[in-house]
This record gives sequence, C-alpha cells and structure tokens, in this order.
Amino acid sequence: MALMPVDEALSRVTGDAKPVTRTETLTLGEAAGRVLARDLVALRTQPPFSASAMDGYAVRSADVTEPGAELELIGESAAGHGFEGTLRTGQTVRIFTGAPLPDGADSIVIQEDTETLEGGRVRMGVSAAEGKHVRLAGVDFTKGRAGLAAGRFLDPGAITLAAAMNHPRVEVHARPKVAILATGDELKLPGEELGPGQIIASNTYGIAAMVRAAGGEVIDLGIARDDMQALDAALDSALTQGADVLVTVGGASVGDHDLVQDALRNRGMSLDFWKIAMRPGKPLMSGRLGDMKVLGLPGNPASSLVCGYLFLEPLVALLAGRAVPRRLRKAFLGNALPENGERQDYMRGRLSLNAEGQMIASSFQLQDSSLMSVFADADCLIVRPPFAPAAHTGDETDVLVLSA
Ligand SMILES: Nc1nc2c(c(=O)[nH]1)N[C@H]1C(S)=C(S)[C@@H](COP(=O)(O)OP(=O)(O)OC[C@H]3O[C@@H](n4cnc5c(N)ncnc54)[C@H](O)[C@@H]3O)O[C@H]1N2
Ligand code: MOO
Repeated sequence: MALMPVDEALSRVTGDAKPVTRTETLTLGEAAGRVLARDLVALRTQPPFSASAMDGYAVRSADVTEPGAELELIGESAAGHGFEGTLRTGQTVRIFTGAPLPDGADSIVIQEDTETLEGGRVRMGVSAAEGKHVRLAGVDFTKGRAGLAAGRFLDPGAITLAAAMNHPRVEVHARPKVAILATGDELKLPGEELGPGQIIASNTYGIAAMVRAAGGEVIDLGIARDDMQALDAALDSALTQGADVLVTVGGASVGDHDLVQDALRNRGMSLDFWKIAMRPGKPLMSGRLGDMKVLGLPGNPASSLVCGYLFLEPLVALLAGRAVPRRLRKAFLGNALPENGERQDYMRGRLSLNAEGQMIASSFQLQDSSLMSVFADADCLIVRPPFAPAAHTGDETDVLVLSA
C-alpha cells in the first residue's frame, strides 16, 4: 500500500488544531510572546491633547503666511508642563517635542528656522502651514476602541501599545501543555553513568526546545523502559497532568521492542495514521487519546527532529494561537543530487549566498538519520519530492530554513 504523503499527514495532524481555551492573566512583562485571549480596548486617548512633534515655536499659521514674520514670545510649553494661556494674533510660545499645543496655535515652526530678537521677539524664517508638526489628539488611538484584537501575538510593538493604552495586565491563552516521553531500555539521562550498550536520550531535549520556542509548555516525562508497565505509567502521568499533546520518541517502528503504539491502543488511543512517505521519519504515528493529541516520533535523532519541525512545531504554534513559522523558501542547489524514491526526502544542508545574492543550499555527504553532529551543523533541510529525478548543481529547490 502506498504510504501517506507528507502534506496529507500534516493536515491530519494540524487540521483541527485551535488555540487552547484556558486563559491566564499576566503582567505585560510576562506576557511577551503570548497571544491575546480578548480584544484589548484603549483605556485612554493618545495623544490625549494635540502635541508638538518638534522643538520650536507654536504659532497661528495666519500670522506667518510668508517668511519674516516677527512674533511676541509670551511663554513656554514643555512635555508635562503645558502653556496655560491662549495664543493671540502676533504671539508665539516656545514649545518642545511632545508638549501640548497651546490654545489658539495651529502650527509649529522648528527652531532651526527661527531667530530670537531683542525684546522677547522671534523672527520666523519660513511660512507656517496649518497643522505642520502637530500631532492631533487621538491620532494614535482613542479611548473605548479596540487597539489590539483577540488572537494578536504579543510582540514588542503590541506590548508597547498595550502599555500605552494603560493595561498593566492582559488576558492571554495558556500555553499548550506538551508531554514528552523518551522510550527505550538503552537510554540514560545526560550526565548519567553509561553501561554497555547504553546511549544518552538526547533528542527529547531538542524536541523540548522546539516546543518551548513554538509557544508550548513542556511536561518532561523522562524515559520509559521498553515494557508495558513503564509505558502505561508514563501515559497516566501525561493524562493526569492534563497534557494537550503527548509526544513519544522511539519505539515507533516494527521491532519486537517497539511497544509504544500497543501501550497507547490499550489505553484507548484512536490511531489516525502510522507510517508516511517521508525520509527521515517514516514511522511517524498520529492519534488521539481522549482530549490529548498523540504524536509518535521515531527514535533516530534526525528523524525525530525533522518530524518535529514538520508536524510538532506547527501543531504547538496553532494550539498556542500563534502563526505557524514560515520556513519554506526557494534556493539553488550547491551540488548535484541523485533521483529520489517514494519518500519525500528532507536532506540536511547548509545555506550560503552566491555573488548575485542568491541562496545556495548544499547537502551534507552523510545523511544517516542517527547523525546528530550533521543535524547540528545543518541550517536547512533540502526538500526532495517523491520520485524527483536526479538534480543538477544550480537547479531550483525547496528548502526549509532551520535558523532564524
Ligand atoms: N525492519 C524495519 N526496521 C526499521 C524500519 C522499518 O520500516 N522496517 N524503519 C526504520 C526507520 S525509518 C526508523 S526512523 C527507525 C525508527 O525506529 P523507532 O522509532 O522504533 O526508534 P527506536 O528503535 O526506539 O530507536 C531508533 C534509534 O534511535 C535511538 N534513540 C531512541 N530514542 C532516542 C532518544 N531519545 N535520543 C537519542 N537517540 C534515541 C535508538 O537508540 C536507536 O539507535 O526504525 C528503523 N527500523
Ligand atoms: O525514516 Mo527513518 O526516520 O529513515 O531513519
């Protein structure tokens, strides 16, 4: 039977993913990188008064219709200390950036275009147009209007606006909880003593980093041995901690010790798919256990990380209410590649720019899915569609950019 194409697998994993409905109220300092759960209405108007955009002199434009007008200086308006009176014909007020425009004034002449004269008079070296260098009250935002909409990602610009609208705290979507479980008798934690045949459970750390960067909260379930009891206890833990997603790593293939799927089925998981037309990552599994989405990643480090970028990152981003990171770009091959088989291939590679500023993607010689050093050196994945013919240096290709 033909394996499921990557695109179909992706739409099955992410198709019904919606931001988690749990919310929390955070200070602005804590809320950066989160997603607004409700519209945020301005609690004030900005600027609250018409203000000067420059350092100079506030004038009535009708007094300064051509260069050379001489006006009487009657006071000063600074930010935080406005001029109390009203500007009358023939008068001017010294004014600074951000200061309230005095009543009667309708224009600013910047100080570089003026000359102070004897006897408290100022000569305007230019004419003054109505509204010039004036920021009208409410030009930025007005009280009672939604300045930021629900669903907005709180980047530095949005945080700044939320603060300016006078919100010390905001209600945001809770981070989706992603439980991560490494499986395998051979695995130990980093820093532990290794016995014969043992290796370090490494890729779960990369997966956890990916989850956090995509907006998720990690529940670290550690390592489960290859036995049903250990796996069952880990599943219990994921369920009782209210995980939105369970990610298992390893034990996904067809070996006698690949028990993860059996353990999940025993608990009532409905399997959506298992095995897809992808290299690395063929034994990817997707299912659902109650409200918890289950993603079974292969154990090989490159396989789990590639599957993570393709399926887990978009899933977590959508559950967090964020936009899915756009990693797909066009590049030109820096080396020839052989024809491809039935699985869509994601080859580890490096990007560079040629003399014309075009992006060049060159694949590493070694592509085995166990190689963490190669993955760490890679900053892109070169996408080879199923049955792609042999490609030449300079051919255009799709790449997924891994580095920002
Ligand atoms: N007869 C077949 N054998 C295999 C097939 C197949 O179709 N038929 N598929 C191969 C492919 S493709 C992959 S990918 C692997 C995936 O296997 P599993 O998901 O069952 O992974 P494991 O056997 O548990 O581990 C594979 C490899 O990765 C190491 N590992 C496991 N967990 C971790 C971890 N957390 N950190 C670092 N390394 C880990 C493990 O020790 C193994 O070396 O199956 C092929 N076999
Ligand atoms: O798909 Mo496996 O992930 O080729 O190594």
